[in-house]
Amino acid sequence: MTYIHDTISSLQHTSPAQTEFYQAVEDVLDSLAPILEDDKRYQQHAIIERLVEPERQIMFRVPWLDDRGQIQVNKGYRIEFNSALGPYKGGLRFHPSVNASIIKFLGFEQIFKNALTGLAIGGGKGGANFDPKGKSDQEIMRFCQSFMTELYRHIGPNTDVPAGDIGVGTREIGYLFGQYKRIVNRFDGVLTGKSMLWGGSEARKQATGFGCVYFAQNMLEDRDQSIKGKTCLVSGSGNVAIYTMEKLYELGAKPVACSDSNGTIYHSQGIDLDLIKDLKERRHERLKVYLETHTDAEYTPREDYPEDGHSIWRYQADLAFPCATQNELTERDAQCLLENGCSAIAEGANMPSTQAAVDLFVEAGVAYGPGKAANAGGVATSQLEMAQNAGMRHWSFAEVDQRLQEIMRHIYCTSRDTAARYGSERNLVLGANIAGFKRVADAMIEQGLV
Ligand SMILES: NC(=O)C1=CN([C@@H]2O[C@H](COP(=O)(O)OP(=O)(O)OC[C@H]3O[C@@H](n4cnc5c(N)ncnc54)[C@H](O)[C@@H]3O)[C@@H](O)[C@H]2O)C=CC1
Ligand SMILES: O=C(O)CCC(=O)C(=O)O
Repeated sequence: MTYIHDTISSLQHTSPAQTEFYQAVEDVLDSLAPILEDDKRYQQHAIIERLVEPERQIMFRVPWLDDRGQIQVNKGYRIEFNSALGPYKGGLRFHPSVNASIIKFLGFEQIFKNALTGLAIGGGKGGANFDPKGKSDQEIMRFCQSFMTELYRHIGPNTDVPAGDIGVGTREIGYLFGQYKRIVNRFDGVLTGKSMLWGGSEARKQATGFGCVYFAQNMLEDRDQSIKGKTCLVSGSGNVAIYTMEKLYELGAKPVACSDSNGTIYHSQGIDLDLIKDLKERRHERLKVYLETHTDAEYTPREDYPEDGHSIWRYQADLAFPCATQNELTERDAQCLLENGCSAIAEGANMPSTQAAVDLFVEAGVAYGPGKAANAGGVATSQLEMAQNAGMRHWSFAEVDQRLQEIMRHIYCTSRDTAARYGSERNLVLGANIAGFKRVADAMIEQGLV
């Protein structure tokens, strides 16, 4: 299709070497042919050309002092991608791999994800190539303060509301908020994922993982199956992976494997989630330490992974939940999952499957929930946090969880029904992309040429 080729060629010229960004754009454009054919207004209003260019890109120096008194410098980003539906909304990622391509792919995905929630939130993302691993609490605080000393002027509760992502949890949000408040002298809802002591929402910590399992539940129910009794693989062992495993246990399933960037644990008895929480949320330990408590578990270090894929997807299981990072599930991994009888994949991470892996899932007709639909529970609950802050209210855990379940059902049904309407029954990739695109594109048309 020429519009895909033309768009990617143009991006290669204007935004060179941003391969993850091109991948995310291609994934969306690949789905759009039926709606572009159906409604010529999108081409007349140059919606695609405008969508792929962020409204604003902020890049800045983040100087900070380490514990030895040495000055360190990192690069910070905030990409304010699209505000047609509401204030820019999306997390901050602190990881050494962060660059413009990674932040732009995440920001682009966020536009459609946020649109799918049905809530009033635009798309944005940010972060820095800062590695929190091995840093002291004081170093993390100094880094966050320096990061916010530039970021504060670009954000606001009705302008741009960042949150966490990889490497940014409640501790980092606390330091970022403290510095924001000190500079602007206002206590407002400018960040989400805040501590429960000072304006956070119940269930935000759990929301992405819980939401991902609710999404899987919806997919399975439509196929007369249930989560109960299923064996599951959950990659990662951070915020999303932990609360995916927690909800799976609550619904009677058994996660048997999880991972971190150094290796994979397989434990046929079922992953000991209390131990994982202790290792990852409190002690900030490597996953390998799990073996000190459970000698019957199996650990595969990253160096022993096959060249064409990852260890975790080679185990037999009914359901798979990629919850670590982008492109962590390759074509070969997808083949292994399908050969081993895996019947549903719900993505807690952003773009965890390569395009070839996605194509295999869609062709095989298994239940496949792409990240922008399946992991939208986190950002949706962030919007619930914004609503509580604006109304000076605090809702109970049960109330937020109930709303989260309704939102995940809405996202699932909208994606499913849109796929059917455009002639690709059960293709949730196409359904999610078209439904997200339509809401944003229609809003852009109504708001004129901006
Ligand atoms: N935190 C949130 O609310 C949301 C997060 N996401 C996505 O979920 C994914 C995970 O994010 P969080 O859990 O928040 O981050 P986190 O920082 O809490 O945890 C990330 C986990 O992934 C592991 N990891 C990183 N690279 C890996 C690799 N190559 N192989 C295996 N494990 C690896 C890390 O060791 C860590 O356990 C990311 O793709 C993020 O963008 C998506 C929606 C919302
Ligand atoms: O809660 C938020 O605002 C952002 C969550 C996020 O970064 C994501 O959905 O990928």
